[in-house]
Amino acid sequence: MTERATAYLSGFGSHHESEAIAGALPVGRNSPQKVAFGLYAEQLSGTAFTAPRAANQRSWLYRVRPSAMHPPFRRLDDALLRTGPCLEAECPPNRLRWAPMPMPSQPTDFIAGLATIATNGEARKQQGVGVHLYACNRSMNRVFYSADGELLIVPQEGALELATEFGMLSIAPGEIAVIPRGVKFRVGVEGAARGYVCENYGAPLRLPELGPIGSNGLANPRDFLAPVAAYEDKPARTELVAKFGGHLWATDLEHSPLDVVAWHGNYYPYKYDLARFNAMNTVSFDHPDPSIFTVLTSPSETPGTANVDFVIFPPRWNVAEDTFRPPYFHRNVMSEFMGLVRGEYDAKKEGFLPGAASVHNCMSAHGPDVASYEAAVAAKLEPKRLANTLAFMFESRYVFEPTSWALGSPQLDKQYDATWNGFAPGSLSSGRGPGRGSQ
Ligand SMILES: O=C(O)Cc1cc(O)ccc1O
Ligand SMILES: [Fe+2]
Repeated sequence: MTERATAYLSGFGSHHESEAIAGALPVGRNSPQKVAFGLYAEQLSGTAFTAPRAANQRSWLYRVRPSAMHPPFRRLDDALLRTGPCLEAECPPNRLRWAPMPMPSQPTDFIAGLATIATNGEARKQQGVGVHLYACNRSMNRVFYSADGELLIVPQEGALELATEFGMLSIAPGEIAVIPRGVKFRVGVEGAARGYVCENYGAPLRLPELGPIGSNGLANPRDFLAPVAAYEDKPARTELVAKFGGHLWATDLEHSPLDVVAWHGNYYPYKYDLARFNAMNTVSFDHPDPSIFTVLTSPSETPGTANVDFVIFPPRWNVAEDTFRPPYFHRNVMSEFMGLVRGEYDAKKEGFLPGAASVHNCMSAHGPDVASYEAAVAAKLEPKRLANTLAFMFESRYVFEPTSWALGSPQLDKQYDATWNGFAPGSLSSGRGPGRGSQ
C-alpha cells in the first residue's frame, strides 16, 4: 500500500467499486462460489440488513484472508479513553473551556494519544457521542477499529495518513475524515499532530436536508472523497486493537488486516475539504441559527433533533444590515462542544486559541465575550470578510458529561465565567426609548 493517497472516488453516499488488481471484483454477484485469486468475500454491514433502502449501508470486501481468522482479544488498559455513559465526574451547569493540550513529550501514536474530554448518550444503545482530543508524534504500527461508533476526525495541527481497509486517505488541518464503525485503519504522521475526534455512537453521519435552500449548497456531495482499493500482503505481526463496549481490546495477527484487494458498496471511509463548504447566510438582517452551517448530521429518532450535528464557522463575508453580527447571546436545549482549527472565532476575541475546546451544555447561558460584544455594537456595518478562521461545533441533544481527566486538567480555564463579566446594564434612564430597527 502506498503511504500517501494519490487518487480518490468522489461522491457522498455513492455506490462505489474499486479494485487494486484487475479482475478481483466479482461481476454481477457478491459472493461467487470461488472468488478470483482465491480471495475471501466478506460483507461489512453498517446498518441493519433491513434498514430502509435510503439509509441502508454495506460494502463487500474481497480480501487476502477472512477477518474472522484471529485469536481471542485480550483487555488493554483504556488509559484516558472513556465511553458514554461515563458519569465518573459530576457535570456542572458551568460553561467550560480548555486551553490547547500540549504535544506529547514521549513517543505516542494516535491511539495512545487519544483522551476523552466528554461523552453523552449510551454507546451500547447506539445513542450519543464521545468527544476525544488527540495529540501524537509517531505513526501507528498497529491497526484500530471502533465497534462503538464512527470516527469523525478533525485535524488541527499536522497531516494524517489514514491507511484503511478501503485504501488511503490523506488529510490535513482544514479537512476532515470519517471512518465508519468497524472499519480498520492505521494513522501515519510526520512529526507532531493534534486534533479532535467525535466518536458517533448513533446513526451514521449524513448530509442535512436542504429544504428551501434548494438542490445545491452547504457541503456538496461531489466534494466527498473515498479511497481507491489498496492492500498489504506481507507477513507482518500486527496488533489489532478494537474499541468495544467502551473498552480497548487487542489481538495479534500474523498479517496486516489491511488486505482488501477490491471492494464495492456504500459503506466506506471518506474525507472532505471544509474549504469546499458553500456557506449560506443572510443578505438582509439578523444572524441565522448556526444550523445554517451544518456539514453533516447524525439524526436521532426525534425529527430535527440531532444525535449530533457537525457545524463549521468557515471564512465568509459578513453582511447583515442593522444587525448584531457575532453569535447572539443564547440558551439552548441542545448541548454544544466547540473547537478551533485556525484563526479567531468571532464570539471570542480572547482566550479561545486554535486547539482549544469549550462545552456549553443544555440551557447554560453563553454568547459573545465582552470584547467581541463591544467591538460588534461599535462596528461600522459594512461588508466584512471573516478571513483566517475555522471553528466548529459538535451539537448534540444529549448533555456533554466532561471526564474526570478533563475537569482535573491544568488546561481547564478556571476564569472562563469572567468572559461574561462587566457588561454594562441597559440604560433605561437614557431616554432612548424602545429599541427599533432602522428602516
Ligand atoms: O458560539 C456558539 O455558541 C455557537 C453558536 C454560534 C452562533 O452563530 C449562534 C448560536 C450558537 O450556539
Ligand atoms: Fe452556542
